[in-house]
Amino acid sequence: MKEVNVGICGLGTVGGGTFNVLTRNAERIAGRAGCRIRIGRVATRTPRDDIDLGDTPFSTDIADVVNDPSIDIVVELIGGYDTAYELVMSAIRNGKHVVTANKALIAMYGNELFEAADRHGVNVAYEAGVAGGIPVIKAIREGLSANRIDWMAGIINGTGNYILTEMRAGRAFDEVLKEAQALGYAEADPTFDVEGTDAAHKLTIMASAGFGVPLQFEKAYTEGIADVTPYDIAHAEALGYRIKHLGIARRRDNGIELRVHPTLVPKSHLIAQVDGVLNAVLVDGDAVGQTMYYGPGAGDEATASAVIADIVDVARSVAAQSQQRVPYLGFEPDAMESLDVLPMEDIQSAYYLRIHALDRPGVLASVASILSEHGINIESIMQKESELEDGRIPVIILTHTVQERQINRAIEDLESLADVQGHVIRIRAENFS
Ligand SMILES: NC(=O)C1=CN([C@@H]2O[C@H](COP(=O)(O)OP(=O)(O)OC[C@H]3O[C@@H](n4cnc5c(N)ncnc54)[C@H](O)[C@@H]3O)[C@@H](O)[C@H]2O)C=CC1
Ligand SMILES: N[C@@H](CC=O)C(=O)O
Ligand code: NA
Repeated sequence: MKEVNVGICGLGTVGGGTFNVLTRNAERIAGRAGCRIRIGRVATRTPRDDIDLGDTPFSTDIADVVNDPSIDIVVELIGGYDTAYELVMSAIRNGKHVVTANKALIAMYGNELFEAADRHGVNVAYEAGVAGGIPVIKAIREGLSANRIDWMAGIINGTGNYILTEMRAGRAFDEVLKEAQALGYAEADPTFDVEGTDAAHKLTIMASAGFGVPLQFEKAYTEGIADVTPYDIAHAEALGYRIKHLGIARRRDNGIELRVHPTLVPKSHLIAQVDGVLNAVLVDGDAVGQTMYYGPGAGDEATASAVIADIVDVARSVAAQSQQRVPYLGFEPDAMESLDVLPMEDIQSAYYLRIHALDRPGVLASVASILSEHGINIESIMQKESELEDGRIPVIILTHTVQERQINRAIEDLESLADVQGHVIRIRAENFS
């Protein structure tokens, strides 16, 4: 049987998982790939004594992988932008295919890397970078290729979802984050998870593969989970909603929405039931309607599953002697569109508002009248008499879908009311219609 030689760079959570699964399931994988996937070399800065590398050549210098003429596929699992960029570019220049789990790298430099890969007749595959083990890139690029994709929404950061889930059970943010780090879910810099950067990387890639637009990470709107309080989690629940950290990409006539932020979702929707490190991506296609992809978004062997699926894909194309079976972003270059990312003021969403109002007659009427002046309809409103404190009562409102610009103006007017104290808390809400 023909052999394809892979070189693994980075033997951390994902690298270790990839080595173990490739070794354990070697026969099964060979049966699917039509060739034997041989681990020709492993390079990592920090050796691991819990993994038996057998007689696999090992070094601490990733250049040894890229410069090894016997390696067909470089598997980049070191993470980060700079060294990973150099590694992937050198691999491409050396005529090697690349499989990576590095969504930061693809979101930031994918356009450039794909172009270089095309010039050198090699492939760059990145399934593990989006929603970890869930084969969502395969679904979008291949399974849904008949559709015009109108929107996608997903829980695409396992660490963030793990934190929000545990907070709902009353646990403290910092303690849960530490646990997610210990479990290997978090990024090397966990602010990427908490501040939404990692989700924005993934959303950028999904949107490009779904809509056929170039990667434009720098235009994604990103809001993290650090300001989500147990109070708002509880009150959203009382309204029949759950707060999830979503990445949302929506095709509009004049551009695309590309945004990551905490979002209220109906508790009855499947996506509200996605807890812990699990991810879920909802994709709306004009022919198929809504489909949802659900599974582990992080973790060693779960992510390795996607890394190895890409290795098999590339190995099959090597065997078929074609450069790439599927275009990088699922569309041929001349079919790509140049849709702009819309400013946040132009997005449409429903909103949860929490207002702290003085307990005076007529306050609710003034609040409702300001919302009405801005053309905002109220879905529900709650005044928490039981939470009267220092003469202030929280008023919780859920609006119908409006433009963000309308909410911003309404919030300005609400905050200028003498009876409203402090800032109005605003969380976007979605009904997925
Ligand atoms: N941990 C997870 O569940 C997931 C991670 N990813 C992505 O996979 C990639 C790897 O993540 P993890 O395995 O979690 O990271 P990690 O920190 O556990 O492992 C990174 C490995 O790369 C090695 N390394 C880093 N820089 C190096 C260098 N310059 N030279 C040689 N070795 C170097 C480290 O020694 C370590 O073994 C990242 O891009 C991450 O975003 C993607 C999906 C899920
Ligand atoms: N840190 C990421 C890892 C997978 O991409 C996450 O928590 O989702
Ligand atoms: Na994936």
